[in-house]
Amino acid sequence: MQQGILTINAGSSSIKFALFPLTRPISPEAEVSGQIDGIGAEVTKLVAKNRAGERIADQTLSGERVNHDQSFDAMLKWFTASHADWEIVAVGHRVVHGGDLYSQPTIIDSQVLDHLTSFTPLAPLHQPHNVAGIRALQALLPKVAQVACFDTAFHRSQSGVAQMFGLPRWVTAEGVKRYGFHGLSYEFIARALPQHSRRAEGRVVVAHLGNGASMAAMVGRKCVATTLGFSTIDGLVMGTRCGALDPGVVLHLMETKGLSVKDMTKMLYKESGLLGVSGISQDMRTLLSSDKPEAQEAVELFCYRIARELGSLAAAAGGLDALVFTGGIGEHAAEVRRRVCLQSDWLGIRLNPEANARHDLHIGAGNSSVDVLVIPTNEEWMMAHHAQTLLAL
Ligand SMILES: Nc1ncnc2c1ncn2[C@@H]1O[C@H](COP(=O)(O)OP(=O)(O)O)[C@@H](O)[C@H]1O
Ligand SMILES: CC(=O)OP(=O)(O)O
Ligand SMILES: [Mg+2]
Repeated sequence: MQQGILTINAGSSSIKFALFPLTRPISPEAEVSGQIDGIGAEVTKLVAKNRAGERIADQTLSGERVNHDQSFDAMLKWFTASHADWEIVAVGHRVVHGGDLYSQPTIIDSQVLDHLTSFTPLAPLHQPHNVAGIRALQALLPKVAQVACFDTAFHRSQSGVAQMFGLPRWVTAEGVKRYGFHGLSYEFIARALPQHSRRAEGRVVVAHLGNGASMAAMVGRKCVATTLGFSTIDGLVMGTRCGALDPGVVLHLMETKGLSVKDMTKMLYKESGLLGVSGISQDMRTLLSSDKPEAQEAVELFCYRIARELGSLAAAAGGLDALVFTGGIGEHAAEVRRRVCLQSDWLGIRLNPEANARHDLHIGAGNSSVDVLVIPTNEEWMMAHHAQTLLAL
């Protein structure tokens, strides 16, 4: 029997999983990786690929508007049937919120699970699914250690001021502050960067541009500022989330349109961002290939907000030595990178257009005063690595 570490990344509409053979160190390529997509939508699909990138699963789940529990069931059923000859020795879970309590990967016991459950109000669209994933895996593999890896952990190095809102002190004391997310992705990039840039220890901004998107500034590979704040809707315009918003807008809509907290939550998390602005899609590929003015405007706003935040993060870091693009859009959308870099030429950023079109690792021109890189992120590997290290496997 082969031994392996399983990783689970349960998001608001998808569950990603990967299996890494237990080797020292863990190899970056998973034996199998896959996801269930479109949870709660009209069509929910399970897809998986093997190490060679070949599709080994492509199925539509039966039932109407399949929920998270049904998706976990389907995923675990498929996984156990197709990988019966594997012994799972640890499970790593991406947990979006670690609150003030957790700044390191942590072995999950009943007390930890109670704490994680209590953070649900801090991340209502992510945390319940993370907790459900832990419970599902505990039920399937009761003897196997489960490790929580926190999205917020990487950002705990921010100064007190960087984490503070201009709100009354008692509100801050209750934990209403800027936590930051996508920490596993940033941590992966921070680890990988020295292999690729001599400026890794300097002032670096990483743009994690996926369906959820954020940016973080690092100095000495430690976070000093980030665009996501208290919740997962701050900062950049995302697939369906609005990004930074004047709080007066929320008050105005509630007052004049009679919208409830539930209505506002739906609008800000699910109906805004690229989808809301374009009225067409949350998918960057669809928008880039559309000639509709609304689609163009959504892409323009997306890039404009990144360029604006880049200036702000460079200010927080005291300058800029390197800029890294990652995440589905950051890794694959050359046009988005081109626009962001063009708007940021005042920072000394110059792009090599051919290298950018090829999605090369180094896409900066020879005369760029900033290193510009594209580094594929690997949150799954980061979790497997944490589980191995913490459990001394
Ligand atoms: N070739 C591509 N060109 C442009 N955008 C892409 C490409 N491939 C993926 N994307 C975009 O990446 C986004 C999803 O990123 P990803 O990091 O996978 O998201 P998630 O937050 O779900 O992990 C989508 O908006 C998708 O359109
Ligand atoms: C925290 C967050 O936005 O996560 P995701 O990008 O997975 O939705
Ligand atoms: Mg993601």
